[in-house]
Amino acid sequence: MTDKRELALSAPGSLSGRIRVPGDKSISHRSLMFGALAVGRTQVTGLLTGEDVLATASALRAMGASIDIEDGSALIEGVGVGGLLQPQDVIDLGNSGTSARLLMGLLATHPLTVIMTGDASLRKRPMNRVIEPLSRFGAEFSGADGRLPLQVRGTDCPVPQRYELPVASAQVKSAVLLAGLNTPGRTTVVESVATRDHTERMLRCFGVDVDVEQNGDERIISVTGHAELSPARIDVPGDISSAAFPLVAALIVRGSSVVIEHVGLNPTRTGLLDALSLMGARVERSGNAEAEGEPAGGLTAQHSGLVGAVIPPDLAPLMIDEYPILMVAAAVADGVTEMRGLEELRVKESDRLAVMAEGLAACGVPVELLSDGIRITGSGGGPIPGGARIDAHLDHRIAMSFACLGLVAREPVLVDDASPIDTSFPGFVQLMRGLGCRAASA
Ligand SMILES: O=C(O)C1=C[C@@H](OP(=O)(O)O)[C@@H](O)[C@H](O)C1
Ligand SMILES: C=C(OP(=O)(O)O)C(=O)O
Repeated sequence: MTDKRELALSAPGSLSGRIRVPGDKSISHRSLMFGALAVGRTQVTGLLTGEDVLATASALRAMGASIDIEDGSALIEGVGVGGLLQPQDVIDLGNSGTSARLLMGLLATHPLTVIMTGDASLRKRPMNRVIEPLSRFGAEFSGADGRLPLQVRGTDCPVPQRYELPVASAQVKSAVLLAGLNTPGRTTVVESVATRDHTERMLRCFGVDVDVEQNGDERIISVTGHAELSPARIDVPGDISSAAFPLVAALIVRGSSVVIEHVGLNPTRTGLLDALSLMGARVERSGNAEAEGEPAGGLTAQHSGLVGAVIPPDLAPLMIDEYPILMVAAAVADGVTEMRGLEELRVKESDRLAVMAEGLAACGVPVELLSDGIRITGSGGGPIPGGARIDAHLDHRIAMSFACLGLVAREPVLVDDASPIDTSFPGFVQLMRGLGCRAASA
């Protein structure tokens, strides 16, 4: 990551414009990983070139794949399932949980020994959630306390698994399915609540037979190894998790109207739109959410008199990364907004529940931190006091959320370090300036 940079955003007037946001991070990681496992040349357009995705690219190159990235496009020459090579050095995944956990899945069933590490944030995050199922395939892991740095020793005679997810996590689901690709027989993951399904959708684009059975609320997902992946052409839509920031900015700054084009609208990712609609947000979407592959469309957001709401906990897996910015919307709504079922927020790049509660309180927003959620009393549309310096804790979403809170604050909200934003949203400050924000950075 680059050197620390402070950031404060303000809005001298309304925000307006027609924009695109960078490519979806989850889809970008997977396009590189699956391209690296295919035999032949995969072409990706719209790739996110944020630091997290570049960390995945470097790791895959170190294991033999050829990946050329230029202007948001990637050309990948894959090595085939089973063809990953022994890297010569430690693999550093920077700030990226998705890279670490999905690559552990791949490595678990390749007979390689790899040491993985990451930055101070990633080294705090729990890896036991993938170590546990991947050990059942026969892989061995050593490291302190289930955290990075750790050594992965993949197995050369993996045993296929049926695994019931104990936590709603697309990263765990994907790690197990990826381990299954180089395992003879059928590997099955059972999820009791749906999580983002980019892995299932994209494996099909690479010609893998992915079987998905719906049994009541359960989704039962199976792959058969040893799978052969054929190269594919992947167009990555804009990231709805990034679009969330200019979208909420438009909703909270008076007189604003912003159009965001070509955003991913996969129904397993659009929980934020449902939550905002409960709060009275004026957001229109266009495009077909049921389309094959990855559905995409446009979003138009207009300043809205938001009202407090109880956000149903079952939206959590469908918008897990969007809670920090939803909390910003709640800070200016009329009345109380309650969000629960958010235990997973505590194990992201930071403890997002605690960090948001502390930062909102420092900005004069009345908050009550709950063990699994938060209650926020909004200003009823008027400005919040602000006047605080926020520790972003190496967390891009915390940095962007408080930068957006500054748009509706009487006194500046200064984010101590905006550099983590480049992990998922390179060009964020420039894009917000283009909409009419003023940015003070140092
Ligand atoms: O699979 C993915 O690409 C992701 C899954 C989510 O994590 P969990 O699986 O831990 O919920 C999300 O928070 C992360 O930003 C990306
Ligand atoms: C949690 C996130 O990503 P990751 O788990 O890949 O670090 C995120 O982008 O908000």
